[in-house]
Amino acid sequence: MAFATGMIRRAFSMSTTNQAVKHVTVIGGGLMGAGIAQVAAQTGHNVTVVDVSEDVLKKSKDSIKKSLERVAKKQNPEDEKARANFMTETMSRLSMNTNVEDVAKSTDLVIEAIVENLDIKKKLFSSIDSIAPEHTIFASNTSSIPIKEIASATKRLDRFGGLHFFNPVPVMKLVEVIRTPETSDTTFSTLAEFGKAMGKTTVEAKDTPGFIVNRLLVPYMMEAVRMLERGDASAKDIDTAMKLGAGYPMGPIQLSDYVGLDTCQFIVKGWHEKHPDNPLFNPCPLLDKLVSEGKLGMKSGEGFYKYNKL
Ligand SMILES: CCCCCCCC(=O)CC(=O)SCCNC(=O)CCNC(=O)[C@H](O)C(C)(C)COP(=O)(O)OP(=O)(O)OC[C@H]1O[C@@H](n2cnc3c(N)ncnc32)[C@H](O)[C@@H]1OP(=O)(O)O
Ligand SMILES: NC(=O)C1=CN([C@@H]2O[C@H](COP(=O)(O)OP(=O)(O)OC[C@H]3O[C@@H](n4cnc5c(N)ncnc54)[C@H](O)[C@@H]3O)[C@@H](O)[C@H]2O)C=CC1
Repeated sequence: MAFATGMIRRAFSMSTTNQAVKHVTVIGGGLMGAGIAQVAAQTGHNVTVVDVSEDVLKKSKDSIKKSLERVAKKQNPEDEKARANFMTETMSRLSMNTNVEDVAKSTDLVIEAIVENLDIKKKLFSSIDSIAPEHTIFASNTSSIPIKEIASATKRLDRFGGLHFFNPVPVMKLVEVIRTPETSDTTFSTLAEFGKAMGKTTVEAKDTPGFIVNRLLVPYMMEAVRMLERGDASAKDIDTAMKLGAGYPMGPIQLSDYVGLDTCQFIVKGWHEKHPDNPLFNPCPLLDKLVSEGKLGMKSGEGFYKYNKL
């Protein structure tokens, strides 16, 4: 089989060294799940995406296809055949399913990327714990919930860890690999190897609030929303200031819309409840108001800014 670019060849050879994980189940086909599934398939893994309805899965597949076309165009701007091969190869490794129990019966790694809610995540993992094979590793892509609390819904504490990806997954080069005190060395190294096989740089993080990146990023983003709430500066000026004055690719207000305001709200609410004395985690009424109005950011067409519907 001839692969058109060095990049695809490299991605393939990386995956063949990662014997432990051949089939990946990504639960949640939203913003993050779609990105994780795309990159896993791109790097030679067989992937099944699970979500609650056929309709959501169709949207997820369409968004993966669109993003893959961008990657293909970048890799092979001049070679239409290579682009077509890349698309066919990658899409052939990807399947969609609404029945999580069926998929969990035969998979090496489950990556959960559903709504940021502890009870819902626990319910999900508890429903597949007795179905999944012994060797299967469970991982959560949670932004803010302790991995240990999610893992407590299962009997495989040694085969449970965190794999925290960043949005947009096809572009962001980092994966945080999180271990709880119970995560075994084998599980940790399998997760780290898998992250590398996906072409990412991995860092090891303890199971502390926000791990590394979000512990620093969330207070920064919420301070920006509070600044806007006080009327100290406009959204546009805050964003321009941080882009041009601090070299960030996106300002904090735009980034909140990009991440999803419901996800931001869940994070801040959860941390405030657990750490009420920490003013960095205080709720933001403006954020709550937008979410209650269904303004969830880019994904809903409006947040702090308005967007053309995708
Ligand atoms: C309240 C607390 C809340 C905390 C929430 C925490 C959430 C988490 O748990 C953790 C997170 O993910 S935090 C978010 C981390 N992400 C960021 O900070 C993204 C910041 N933005 C960027 O990097 C660029 O604006 C970005 C890359 C997005 C876009 O770049 P540009 O503005 O330059 O736009 P483009 O020129 O369109 O893109 C640049 C290159 O990237 C390629 N690309 C973009 N999106 C893609 C996608 N979805 N799929 C495939 N490729 C994609 C694009 O093709 C382009 O490539 P080149 O042509 O080679 O430059
Ligand atoms: N949005 C972001 O920038 C980042 C989010 N995360 C985390 O990733 C997770 C997912 O976030 P997003 O992709 O942004 O959310 P999203 O809202 O875009 O997608 C969540 C998906 O999960 C599905 N879902 C909900 N309950 C389900 C269940 N029981 N079984 C199967 N599917 C179910 C929904 O239908 C939806 O398609 C969250 O834990 C979030 O904190 C992590 C890194 C970055």
